Amino acid sequence: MIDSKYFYQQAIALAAAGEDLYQRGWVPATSGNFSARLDASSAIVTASGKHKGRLSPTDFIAVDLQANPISEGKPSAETELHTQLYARFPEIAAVLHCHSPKVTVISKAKPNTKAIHLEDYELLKAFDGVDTHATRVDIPIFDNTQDISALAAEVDTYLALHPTCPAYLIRGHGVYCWGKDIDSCMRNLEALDFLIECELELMRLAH
Ligand SMILES: CSCCC(=O)C(=O)COP(=O)(O)O
Ligand SMILES: [Zn+2]
Repeated sequence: MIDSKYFYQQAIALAAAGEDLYQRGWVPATSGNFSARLDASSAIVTASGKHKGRLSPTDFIAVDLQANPISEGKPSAETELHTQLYARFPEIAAVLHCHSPKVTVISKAKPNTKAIHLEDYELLKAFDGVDTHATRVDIPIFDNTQDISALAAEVDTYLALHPTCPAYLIRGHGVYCWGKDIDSCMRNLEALDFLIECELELMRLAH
């Protein structure tokens, strides 16, 4: 049974996040998708093909954690990439996927690289569970594919071995980021964008 009041509250909060992300230029041209957990076995996710900066509560679909819709409408084509995170990490309650320019550029700038190593940055402490700059956080990069189930399986294998990973990139596509609630997820995403900007600047200076 779907708690329609909670559905509505979470949809409003995700729509506000979408407006913010669109203003930043991180979800251009209907790209990106967002979700929030409803309970232990369901979540809401954006409907496929919507403009993510102008969402209303009717642009969200409830899905189970196997990515099957349990309310009317067509959920995001990438729903499985959201539900797999809720299934793997019971403590998370929000997932944001963006096509931000910096993450897209860095994923293509290093074509044979499987992960970005973020090390010795104070802002690493923005990620849940990190309490010192003197650490390394790896952000894996998966090759893009239109086979979302295959990608979900690849991501799941990685996350089983790296449970503290806060986000991943899809090459030439974008970023998936998660958190214990929508605000935490936004903070993680903002921190990641800053850290990737630093890495891109370091790459420029090295040339
Ligand atoms: C026009 S962006 C191509 C699809 C995509 O990568 C995306 O994030 C949006 O897909 P959705 O089905 O969630 O609208
Ligand atoms: Zn996408």
